[in-house]
Order: sequence, then structure tokens, then C-alpha cells
Amino acid sequence: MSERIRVAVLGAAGRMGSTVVRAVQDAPDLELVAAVDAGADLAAVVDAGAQVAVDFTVPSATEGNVHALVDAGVHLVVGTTGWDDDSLARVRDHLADRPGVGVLVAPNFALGAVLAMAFAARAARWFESVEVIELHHPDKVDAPSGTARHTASAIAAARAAAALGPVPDATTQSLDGARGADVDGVRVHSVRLRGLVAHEEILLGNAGEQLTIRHDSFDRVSFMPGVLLAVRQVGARPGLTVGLEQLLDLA
Ligand SMILES: NC(=O)C1=CN([C@@H]2O[C@H](COP(=O)(O)OP(=O)(O)OC[C@H]3O[C@@H](n4cnc5c(N)ncnc54)[C@H](OP(=O)(O)O)[C@@H]3O)[C@@H](O)[C@H]2O)C=CC1
Ligand SMILES: O=C(O)C1=N[C@H](C(=O)O)C[C@H](O)C1
Repeated sequence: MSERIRVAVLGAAGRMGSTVVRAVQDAPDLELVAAVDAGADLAAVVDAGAQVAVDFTVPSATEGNVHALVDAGVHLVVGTTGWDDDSLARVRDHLADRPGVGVLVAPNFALGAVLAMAFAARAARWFESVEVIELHHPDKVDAPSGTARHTASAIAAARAAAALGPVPDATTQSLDGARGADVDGVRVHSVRLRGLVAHEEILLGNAGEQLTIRHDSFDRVSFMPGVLLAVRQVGARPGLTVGLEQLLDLA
């Protein structure tokens, strides 16, 4: 067998990080060389000889982790949310000075969620109305979810490309928040409920019909095939890759 890929996990004690630790340990072609959490020195990742680091930490820490490890020549697979155009641009610029290093940032590694986003973007041009509902466990710190933001942005881009106007909405009076968040002109609603893991519904409406696209992650193992695929491929993809769809022939 060829050499195993040496992998570090950041946020290793968290809900996702601990699941990634088990998945890496169970994969015959991967070797877990470091598992670090809040307060730990990232030098441990470099000292352990990690080739790829997987980051499932917190929005306030993830960009700093990425820049520090890119400097050290470590490839990164990033699932943590909180990324926007500006922070992604800073990573893209940094990678221009570090040829050969790859960073993949994806808001969702579940194959079904990536497909749901792709289907929604494909359908968007044919519907007058669209709203996104994301539903998560109540320990989640950010809203709307990274997945919902990515979904809404892709829908908005598809609507713009098809020269569709604004989504119809006659609301002139409402309590703050009643119509959800506005992501590029698409309304996004966030539900937090004990018992849930990660779920998303995209509602598309025309006169007399509705298309509902729904994805459910019932368990965090649902994210693991996508994370492992990214770990295996990121070293061969220098520069910044955004979205698992880039690896699935869906982009
Ligand atoms: N892309 C995807 O497919 C998915 C993405 N996510 C995203 O992943 C992130 C993590 O989610 P989840 O696992 O549920 O969250 P958790 O809070 O369970 O885990 C986060 C972990 O990161 C640790 N941490 C905080 N700061 C640092 C740091 N600077 N360096 C290393 N570790 C740190 C935390 O430690 P402590 O608690 O001590 O602060 C905690 O153990 C979120 O942004 C979430 O939205 C989640 C699921 C799927
Ligand atoms: O915090 C979570 O749990 C999840 N976070 C990601 C997001 O914000 O989109 C991915 C998934 O929805 C689970």
C-alpha cells in the first residue's frame, strides 16, 4: 500500500471533530497524527508532520488557523462556518504566495446536502418565489447556517442570470425577524430545536404549484464521506476550492 496521508484534526473534542477523528482512524489510507482543541498550540500539527489538517472549530478561530497552517505548508479541509467573500479572498491571496498548498472550504460535506443545493440552484430560474428554511440543534452558535447562506447565494445567482426580478412579497408591516434574514434577496429562516441535527428545506413556488427540496442529516456520520473525499483530494488541488460540489462534478 502507498504511504498513508498524515492528518491532523482541529476542534477534535467537538461534535464534528470527534466524529472526524474516528473516521480518520477507521480509514486504512489515513493516519491521525494530531488531534488539537481550543487553547492548543498549532505547532503540534506541524511537529507531528501533518500533511492535511481538518478544521471543525468555531467561526472566530477558523481563518486564523488556516493562515497559520498555510504558512507551514499544510493543506486544509475546512468545514467551520463563518466564511464570507472577504475572508475567502484573503485565503486566496495568501495561497498565491504558497504554490502547491491547497485549501478546501465547504459549508456542508453531506452528499445529499450538496445535491440539494445543486438541485435548488438548477430549479431556481423556473420559479417566481423561493424561501430557504434551515433547522438545527440548539447548540449551534451561528444563524443562518453556512449551508443556507450558500444555498441562498446560489439561488440568487441563478435568478440573476435568468433576469428574474425580486421575489414577490407584499409585506409592509412586520415584527423584526418575522420574514427571516435576507441573503442576496432570498429569505432564510432558522429553526433551533432539541432533537434535530442538520436539516434544510428549499421551497420554490409558482401559481398553483410548489416544489420542496429537503435534506436531513440525522447523524454526523453523514458528513464523513465528503470530509474523507476532501482529505484525499485537497493535496492535488493547489489554491482555494470552495464547496464540495467542485469534487463531485456538480459545479
Ligand atoms: N461543513 C460541514 O459539513 C459541517 C460544518 N459544521 C460546522 O463546524 C463547526 C463546528 O461544529 P460543531 O462540531 O458542532 O461545534 P462544537 O462546538 O461541538 O466543536 C467545536 C470545537 O472546536 C474547539 N475550538 C474552539 N476554538 C478552537 C481553536 N482555536 N482551535 C482548535 N479548536 C478550537 C471547541 O473547543 P471548546 O468547546 O473548548 O471551545 C470545540 O471542541 C461549526 O462552524 C459548524 O457550523 C458542522 C457540521 C457539518
Ligand atoms: O452546526 C452544524 O451542526 C452544521 N453546520 C453547518 C452549517 O452551518 O451549514 C453544516 C450543517 O448544516 C451542520
